[in-house]
Amino acid sequence: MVTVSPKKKANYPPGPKTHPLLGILPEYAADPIGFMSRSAQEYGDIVHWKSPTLSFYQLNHPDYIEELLVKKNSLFTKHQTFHILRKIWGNGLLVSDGEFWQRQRRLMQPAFHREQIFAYGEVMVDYTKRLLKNWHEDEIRDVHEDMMHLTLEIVAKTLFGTELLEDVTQVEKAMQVSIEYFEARNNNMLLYLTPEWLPIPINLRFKKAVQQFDQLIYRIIQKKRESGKNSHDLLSMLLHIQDEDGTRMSDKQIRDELITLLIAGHETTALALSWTWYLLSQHPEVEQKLLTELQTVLAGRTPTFADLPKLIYTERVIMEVMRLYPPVWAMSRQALQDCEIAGYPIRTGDGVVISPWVMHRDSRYFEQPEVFNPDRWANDFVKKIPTFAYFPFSGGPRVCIGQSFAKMEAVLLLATILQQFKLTLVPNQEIVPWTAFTLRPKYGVKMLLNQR
Ligand code: HEM
Repeated sequence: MVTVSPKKKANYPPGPKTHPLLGILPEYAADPIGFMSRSAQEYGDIVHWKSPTLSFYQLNHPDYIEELLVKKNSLFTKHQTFHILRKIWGNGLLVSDGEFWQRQRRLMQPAFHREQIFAYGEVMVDYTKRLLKNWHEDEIRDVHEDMMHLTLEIVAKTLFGTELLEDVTQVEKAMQVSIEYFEARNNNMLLYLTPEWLPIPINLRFKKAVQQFDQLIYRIIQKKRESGKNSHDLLSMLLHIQDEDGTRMSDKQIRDELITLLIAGHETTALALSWTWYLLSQHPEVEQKLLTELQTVLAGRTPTFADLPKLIYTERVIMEVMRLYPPVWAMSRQALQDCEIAGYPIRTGDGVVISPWVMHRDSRYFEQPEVFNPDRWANDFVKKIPTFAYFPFSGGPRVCIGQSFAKMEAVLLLATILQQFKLTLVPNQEIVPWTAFTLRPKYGVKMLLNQR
């Protein structure tokens, strides 16, 4: 728990002039990524801004981001704005802290080891082929919706050994409600100041979404327990784990971890793929190069994990997509004690925010940063830039646990789908990034399908 220390005369870095009562909220809420990009351009590597009740430092230099995520990681916790999500995620890995987080991370890590995730490759490809059976010639589909469905089913099958079947729609609805709730509470002044217990429609909708999630997850846990089988997936492992003193993880804690993995483990990868379909449709020369690689390496067969080292250009495409459209477009932390970042004093309770969107478009590290160019990643380019100039999966001890899972999934799904279908963007639709908790295409991505 963070308690705010008394105000001292502060030495603030530069920052935008703000409304005396509302702080930066009106400007931020109108266009969060525009606001953060302008702040970086106008005020430099560290910027200070205030919302009505919060004080934030925005870091726009890889060294300062490293200071936050690696060197001084233990002095910070996830920011309190994140804690709205605690209502749904409970105390799962993404929001838990301290020794408790350390223990949970240690327990879950084996499910994400390279050897283990290789075994998931087959499920990933099989489920993709199942989806493609429902795609038809000349059909128009919202591929963003399809990617969300597919990655959700994959995470449930690989990590919990569960077929979601008709529950997929329920999970998606509950997720939509919670993301809208998070976005609305953080960006709408009136809601921001409204107590969460007030029985207004948005609060009631959110409460119902949490209940629906709970019912589903407890049902999954119950079924697995009744089956009595140790099927070597993460859920079985969590059910069987015992501490040295013989205690087991409570159902509530297992619920929190499952819900976290279900949410964190599907939407982000789905977004990487949705933005891939969009960018490929705008860059036929990249699509052609990709097809040539797939033809050379796979010659029409479906990919396996063994093909991954040879799908070099495919991997570069995914990296470049996540540079321009990082699914997690910003991350925030809160100081647990007085400290310093970039030579500036940070007080207990202050917020620090970093944005892959802003860093990934910084011309100091990326030539022509607005251009979609997967070839920029050739010749080990990633080793030539500072580590935190490109950080779609964050870094330091809180780095994404599903990084290898996600990279493999994105490459396998892209290679499987692209070999079978050509996707053409339906004209006259707006493709706009929506900075909800993640970076979503606001109105989806409608594509025309043609068999190859
Ligand atoms: C392209 C896909 C993905 C991206 C871009 C992504 C990005 C991230 C980022 C940036 C964080 C750190 C958040 C912060 O520090 O505030 C994170 C954490 C996390 N991610 Fe991912 N992620 C992806 C896929 C996955 C997958 C597939 C899983 C699980 C199957 C997963 C599970 C998690 C979990 C549990 C955490 C919390 C880790 C901790 O704090 O110990 N993610 N992810």
